[in-house]
Amino acid sequence: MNAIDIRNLSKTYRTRKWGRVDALQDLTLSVGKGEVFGFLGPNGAGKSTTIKTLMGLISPSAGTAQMAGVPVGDARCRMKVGYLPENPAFYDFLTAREYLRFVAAMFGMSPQETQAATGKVLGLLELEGAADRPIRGFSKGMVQRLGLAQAMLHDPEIYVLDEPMSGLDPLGRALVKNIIRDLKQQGKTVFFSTHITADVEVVCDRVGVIVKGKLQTVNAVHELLAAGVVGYQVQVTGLSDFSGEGVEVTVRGGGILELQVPRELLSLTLEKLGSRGAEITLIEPNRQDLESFFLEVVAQGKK
Ligand SMILES: Nc1ncnc2c1ncn2[C@@H]1O[C@H](COP(=O)(O)OP(=O)(O)OP(=O)(O)O)[C@@H](O)[C@H]1O
Repeated sequence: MNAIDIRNLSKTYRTRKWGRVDALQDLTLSVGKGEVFGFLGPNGAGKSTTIKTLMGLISPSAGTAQMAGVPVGDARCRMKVGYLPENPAFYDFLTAREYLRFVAAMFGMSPQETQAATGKVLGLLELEGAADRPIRGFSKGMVQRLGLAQAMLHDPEIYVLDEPMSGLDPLGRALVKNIIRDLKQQGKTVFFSTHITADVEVVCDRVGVIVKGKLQTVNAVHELLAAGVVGYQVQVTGLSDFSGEGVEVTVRGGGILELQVPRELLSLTLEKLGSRGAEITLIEPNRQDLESFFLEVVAQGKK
């Protein structure tokens, strides 16, 4: 059984002012148990609409979705899922600890479970120092971290996170990425939306790109990265010079020659270097990052 199963989901918003907005069109997508899935798309692509539908906060115009085998919108489904909304807003007269106690009560946790889980998530999200301060005095990044803390509190199987890295400084982003990696190690499923490819590159198993409400592609991140190898940087010692068609050569200090070798010329160049007695000290791929892939897919999707 998949952790998340979305079948032919569509959502049309109807407003007096704007008329009809087809925010989501025939989305079909599955996320396996234990998988980290990045849902990547530009602003207005339909990411939050998908996530709100998964959380039962809006009803689809057509199609169905299940999480952990339970139809979305069913309370049993909500029990199995940790949800971080796009712009978390809490009862800000409460302290962080009081708010987490309230969330724990909603999930029917015992006082012992609540105390242990609250301490744990406050520690993980580095909020212990602020735990007894009212949320109204929290910075944007602290509110975002509290949002993730409340999503983790009941130790769910599945996480649905709407832009979990948004509003965080580099330290906060690193913290959240580490938490997502840890969740994966524990066998949890994470589905998160983002428009930042670097976030996908380091934590996701697969990525789906959505543009204008339509899913464009779904790919394994490691395959995209492997396909994105455009050439290699090769460093050698023991040669004062080297020339080869298509190969750029730079002389570095310490008797090192650095070669930029196109992907298709690597074997031939290594053979030539070997036959001239060079010692190869480094071979590193030059990758096209996910950003270029994303921009290409978005450009195609907007046509
Ligand atoms: N309540 C609503 N009423 C009318 N249109 C809406 C509503 N909510 C979203 N939309 C429209 O639906 C489309 C998809 O919006 P959605 O918020 O799902 O995109 P998103 O990918 O999450 O964008 P972002 O990255 O900017 O958060 C947009 O055109 C948006 O303007």
